[in-house]
Amino acid sequence: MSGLIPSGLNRRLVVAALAGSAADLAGLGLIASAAWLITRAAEQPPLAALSVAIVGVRAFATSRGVFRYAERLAGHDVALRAQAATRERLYEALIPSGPLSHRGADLLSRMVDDTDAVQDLLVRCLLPAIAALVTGAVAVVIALFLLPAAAFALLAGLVIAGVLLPIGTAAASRRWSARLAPARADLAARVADLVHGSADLAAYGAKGEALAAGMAADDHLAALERRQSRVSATALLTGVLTQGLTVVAIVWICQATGTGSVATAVLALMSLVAFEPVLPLAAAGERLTGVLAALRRLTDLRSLPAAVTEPAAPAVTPSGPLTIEVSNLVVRHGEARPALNGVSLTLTPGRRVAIVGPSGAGKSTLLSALMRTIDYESGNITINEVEARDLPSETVRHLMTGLTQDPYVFQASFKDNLRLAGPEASDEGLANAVQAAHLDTWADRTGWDTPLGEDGRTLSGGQLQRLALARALLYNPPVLLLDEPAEALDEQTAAALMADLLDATHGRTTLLITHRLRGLEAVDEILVLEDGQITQRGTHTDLTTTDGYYRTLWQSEAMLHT
Ligand SMILES: Nc1ncnc2c1ncn2[C@@H]1O[C@H](COP(=O)(O)OP(=O)(O)OP(=O)(O)O)[C@@H](O)[C@H]1O
Repeated sequence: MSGLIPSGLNRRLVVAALAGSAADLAGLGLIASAAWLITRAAEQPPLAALSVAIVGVRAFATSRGVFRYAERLAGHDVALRAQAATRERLYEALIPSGPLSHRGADLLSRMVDDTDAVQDLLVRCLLPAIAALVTGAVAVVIALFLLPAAAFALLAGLVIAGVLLPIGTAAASRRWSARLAPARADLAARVADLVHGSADLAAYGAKGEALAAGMAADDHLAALERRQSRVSATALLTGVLTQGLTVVAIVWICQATGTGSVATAVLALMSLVAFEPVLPLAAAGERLTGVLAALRRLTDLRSLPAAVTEPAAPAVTPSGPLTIEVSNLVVRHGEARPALNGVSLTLTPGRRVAIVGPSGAGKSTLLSALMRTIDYESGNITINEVEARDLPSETVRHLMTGLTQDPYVFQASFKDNLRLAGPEASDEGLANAVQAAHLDTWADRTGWDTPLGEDGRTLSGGQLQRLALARALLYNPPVLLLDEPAEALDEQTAAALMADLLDATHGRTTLLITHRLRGLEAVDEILVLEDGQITQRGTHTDLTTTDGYYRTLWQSEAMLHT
């Protein structure tokens, strides 16, 4: 877990801890000097005898507010800086581990909720604990000077409220977390189903049942939370009772030992105030379990292995028209059998190559290997004879990139979604890309600054793919990679998109992955990938006149269109 809180913040942390301790000590001083002043004044001494105490009361009262303000300022400053730095480190650690879309929801919660834990650790646990420790220690030392027996009573009370009670609440919280976490996860999953699956639930009349299950999960969680809050309330009550009983015990000790009224008042009121920073530690102990679990999850996330090995001494980036040579490429996902087993192909400048094949054949894996989001086990990928492994993965993606299988639409305007691929692009550049992707009529009608909504829900499937294509064209990489651009589109929309896409990529070095064969007459070479191996290669005419996967698929597509 070490390293989650950046070391550069140590000085700010010390300032916050000092300010917090000073505020609590000023509170202690205020009550102690006020108690002394009131009881002493009752003895009607000369005014000069009270002047120091009067000044003390004023000074403590004023400085307490100032220190509290400084503590809030410094504490939140350091906590927010630590949280931001943790998030930044997390992003940096995640980039080398490749695309993480398969654990999107979990990752999102770690990014948001778990990094909040850093703030909680500092503001709600660490800084209050330091202030409580300093204030408690000072109060016990003062009491030692006044009446050692009272000091021991105070120490015992503070240890119960500040050490034993937080240990107890932390242990109880661990037990409750084990019961609450699955109940929360169950409710979250049911709410997600209700939100994302509302159309299907309504279509099949299953809404009532799903709602009832969601409400039952909600009731179960609420019942558990009620029981947990009873435990928290009991802890709070125990703390307050300890505070009260300690003060009563101190007063009793003072009377039993014949201590004067001034010292008794000072001891009793100072002890009462010494508990103020200590009592919140029970709640901090409860929170600490969740905070530590969140920090552990962040640490796990930070130690994800890198998806690809970056070169220690990168080669010179190839320039000019690029030729990509893939030879005997073997790629494996984990321990499984190879997803690509000896694939070879050549992409020469200006040529378009299409890859077709059944689902699971390894087409997307090939694109991932080319974009260096996954490492290859053996074989070679060279770019103008430079091995892709010898270039930083980011450089490879500058040279070869494009349309991914599941393009993401950001919650921003249409224009900003495009600018992702060309922050510096002129309006004319944007317009050209949009026109080439045949989205210009829609964009002009809907408005370039129209927000596209969460995950592009305001776009149809075809418009989404065209937006992704416009992005790829705007980025204009030397080698354009397109993964299933017409996937999940109806026949008519897919045919129109493929026609426009082939039109827009004319003369560009392109590798196109597709399930549909219509329009592939236009590409220079077609490779059939089956079970991780190239089983056929040639032009559309070659492959439709030879027995095999391509011809069979072509014939079944032709039957569908007649
Ligand atoms: N992240 C992964 N972890 C483990 N196995 C994977 C992973 N990604 C893909 N695979 C496996 O590798 C094989 C090739 O998958 P890939 O996605 O490359 O196929 P594809 O031809 O693109 O399929 P589709 O056309 O359905 O997208 C499949 O058996 C798949 O289950």
